[in-house]
Amino acid sequence: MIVDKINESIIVKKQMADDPAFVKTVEKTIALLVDAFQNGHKVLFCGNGGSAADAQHLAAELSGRFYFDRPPLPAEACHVNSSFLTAVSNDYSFDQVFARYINAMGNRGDILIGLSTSGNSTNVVEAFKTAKERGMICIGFTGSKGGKMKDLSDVHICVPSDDTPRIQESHITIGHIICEMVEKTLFGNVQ
Ligand SMILES: O=C(CO)[C@@H](O)[C@H](O)[C@H](O)[C@H](O)COP(=O)(O)O
Ligand SMILES: [Zn+2]
Repeated sequence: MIVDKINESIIVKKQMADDPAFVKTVEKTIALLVDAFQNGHKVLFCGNGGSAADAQHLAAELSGRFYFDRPPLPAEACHVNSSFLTAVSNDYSFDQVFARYINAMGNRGDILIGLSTSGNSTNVVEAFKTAKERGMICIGFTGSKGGKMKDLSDVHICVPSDDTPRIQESHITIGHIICEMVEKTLFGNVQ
C-alpha cells in the first residue's frame, strides 16, 4: 500500500516530465512571472484546503526567499488574513472571498495563480472571473479534468491525475520548479 502510493506519485510526475507540451506550459508560466515582476506587477495565489497551504507556501518562496539572498518579490495568498476571510464569508459568502480580495488587490498585468484539483472550487472560479475583468493573467493549476477553470485559464497547468493528493503533490513540485526558475532568471547573478 505505502509503496503503491509512492509509485503512483512518481508515475504522475514521470508523465509530466515526458510530455513536452506540459513542460512548455510550465516554461510559459515562468516567462509570464518573470515578465510580471520585471514590470512591477505582483503574483497572487488562491486555493482551498491543501491547495491553500500550497498557495501560501509558494507565495512565501517568492516574497521571502528561496535558494539565495535577493530582493523580495511581491506575492501573497488571498486567504492569509483570517479576519478578512471570516468577515467576507460571514457578511457576503465564502464563494466571494477570493474575488473580493482580487477586487481589493489585483491590478491590470498582475497574475493570479489558482490551485484546485477539481478545477471547480467556486471561490477560485469566481476569483478567476474577477481577475479577468480586472485585466489580470490567470494561471490555473488543476487535475486532469480541469473543470470550470480550464476555460478561464490563460495558462492551464493540468496534472494528469484524478486523485486529489497525487494532484496536489505534483502542484507543489511544479510550483517549486517555477519559483526556483523565476528566482534564478531574475537574480541568478546576485549570489
Ligand atoms: O488537502 C486536501 C486533500 O489532499 C483537502 O484539504 C482538499 O484540498 C480540500 O478538500 C479542497 O476543498 C478541495 O478543493 P479543490 O482541490 O477541488 O479545489
Ligand atoms: Zn491534503
